[in-house]
Amino acid sequence: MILAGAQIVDDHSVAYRPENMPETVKSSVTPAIKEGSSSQDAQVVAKIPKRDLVDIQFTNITCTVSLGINKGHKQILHGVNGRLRPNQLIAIMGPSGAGKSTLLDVLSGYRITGVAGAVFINGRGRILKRFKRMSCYIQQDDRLQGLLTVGENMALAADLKLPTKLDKYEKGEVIEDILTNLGLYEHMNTRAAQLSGGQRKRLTIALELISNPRIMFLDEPTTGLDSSSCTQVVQLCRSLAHQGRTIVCTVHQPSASLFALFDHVYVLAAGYCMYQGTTRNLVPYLEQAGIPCPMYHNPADYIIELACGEYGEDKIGYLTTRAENGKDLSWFDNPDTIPTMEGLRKQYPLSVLKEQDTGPGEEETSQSNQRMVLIKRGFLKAKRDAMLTHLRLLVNVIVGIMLGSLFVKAGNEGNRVIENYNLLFAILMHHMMSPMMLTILTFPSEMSILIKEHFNRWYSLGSYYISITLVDLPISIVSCAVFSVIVYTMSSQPLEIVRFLMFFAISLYTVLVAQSLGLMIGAVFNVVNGTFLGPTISVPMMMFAGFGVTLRDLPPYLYWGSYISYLRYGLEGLIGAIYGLERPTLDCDQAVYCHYKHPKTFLNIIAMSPDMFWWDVLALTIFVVVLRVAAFLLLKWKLKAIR
Ligand SMILES: Nc1ncnc2c1ncn2[C@@H]1O[C@H](COP(=O)(O)OP(=O)(O)OP(=O)(O)O)[C@@H](O)[C@H]1O
Repeated sequence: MILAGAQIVDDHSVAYRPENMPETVKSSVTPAIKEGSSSQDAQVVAKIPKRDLVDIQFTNITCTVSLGINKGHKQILHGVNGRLRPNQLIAIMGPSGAGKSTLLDVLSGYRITGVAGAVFINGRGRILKRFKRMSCYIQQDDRLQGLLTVGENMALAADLKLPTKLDKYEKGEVIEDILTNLGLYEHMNTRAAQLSGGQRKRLTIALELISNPRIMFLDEPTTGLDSSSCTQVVQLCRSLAHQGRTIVCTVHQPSASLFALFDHVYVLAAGYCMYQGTTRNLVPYLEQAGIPCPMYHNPADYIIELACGEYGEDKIGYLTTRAENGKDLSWFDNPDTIPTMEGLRKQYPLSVLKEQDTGPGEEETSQSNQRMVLIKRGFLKAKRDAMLTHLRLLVNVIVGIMLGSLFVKAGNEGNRVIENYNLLFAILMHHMMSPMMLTILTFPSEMSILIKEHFNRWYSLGSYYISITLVDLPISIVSCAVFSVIVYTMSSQPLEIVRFLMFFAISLYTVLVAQSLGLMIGAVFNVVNGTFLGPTISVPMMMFAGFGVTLRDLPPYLYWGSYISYLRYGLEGLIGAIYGLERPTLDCDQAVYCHYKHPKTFLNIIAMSPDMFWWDVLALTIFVVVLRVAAFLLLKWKLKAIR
């Protein structure tokens, strides 16, 4: 990788100096507005999407959530209004539960259910698809690929977010520029999981800066950071804002020095706007309202105390009325110069918008490029997570040897047919449980990253889904093949290549079906619910497979169950592979009565036909396809439902 040359340095040796940021960042982090760059730089810059400054106005925003069936609704935002100007770092402040995150969700377009009101971008009604091209949303928790280094995270993001016509050197230039200016260049080779909280936050910002968004929404970027990291992050946001961005952050209760770094504040109390204006104007505003901030009191603390109702609930209503619930712009700097909606429309004519509307797709690069990059990322992660990859192989080797030892030579002996039948069922159990549980346990942690990256237009859900399917396939095939060879030979199943391939095919199909089921559960449920649900729904699958109660003995009213149990087709397929194909008589100890000398006797007793192999393959194929499609649709639904 072109960026791999940086040295791994001590995590604490940050070269980042906030006081230098305005100068050092200059326009390099914002290539589209770079001035005086070299002609080579200019070529790179020319290929990066250019963005206009963005002026946001929102009017009468309400947000209502359902509290559940028969539990009614709760209104979180009550017709709030506001204006978010470019070149500003804006803090949305308020006590816990005031609706800060909800307002940020609404403004970023992340939350759409239960939302009413209007958002205008440069004087025109917001079109979400276009708006998402110019904005990004960084949620509170850092959703990074912890196994990958800073450089790898950046390089993969650049491959997904920058035009494919840029070569790796040009992309590398953009990445170097961003990392240098965010004080992360020295940590290029540090894995994201090993970064400090502040560095992780900066990396999250760096990843989004690649596409040069004009509006950045950050939900509580300072939470969990010490005061020096808080200052670094807010300083960074301030620098980025002053390069021509609109940056909106939610903050809890900033210290006086941190508060002073924000240009504007928007104060919420119980879903109403109590103040909107510059940070400096907050004290005069309170003074004019007759509730002056006491001397030596941090104004940020005081307004939060007021918003909490500590000086009386009536103050909230009073200040809301004075602020006209966000309509009053008189506390902005030079309020008379704030352009009207009409003025903005003239300033940003539709013809300019047309030029900026790049391509018909939702994402920056093509689907095939997204798939390629995601597959590359998936393999890199599998390589890094060597423990899990090795563990999967090891488990298959160990379980294979254990089953092989327990049922040694059971496959060829007439008086051990029932034992062999038990072995085949145990094999299916293994192929069902381990891939399903692994997926149920690992997928939910991937979900949060998927939600962030998909919302920020890194890739489509289809590309993501195809890539995770393809990345897992080789390791599943190898694990299954290793297991099959061990167990097949140790238990002395017939040494015929066709039978082995049939055995392996059914085993692999069972793994794929179980994985798909795991994906369906993992896509919808969290780890706790998923780990409960997975094994629970496996029990009826086993019941209806024909093990314990043969298919013939199933009560007629429950027979339908055998059609929906994929284990039934798996078991039938394995039986077909081992005892079908006109298998000759089995070895028998002459001294003992050998009831199952002829395989047909056994097949007759368990009511399974050896000729059903291809039907079983077809049924398992249908299961794989249907469950994979269902998992995809559930994932799609989940991504919509959380919004
Ligand atoms: N989906 C939901 N269902 C029910 N209540 C919700 C939902 N989302 C938010 N709320 C409620 O709405 C209120 C505002 O939530 P929000 O997360 O926006 O507050 P906040 O100001 O960001 O708080 P904090 O600073 O603690 O994160 C809270 O009382 C919260 O419990």
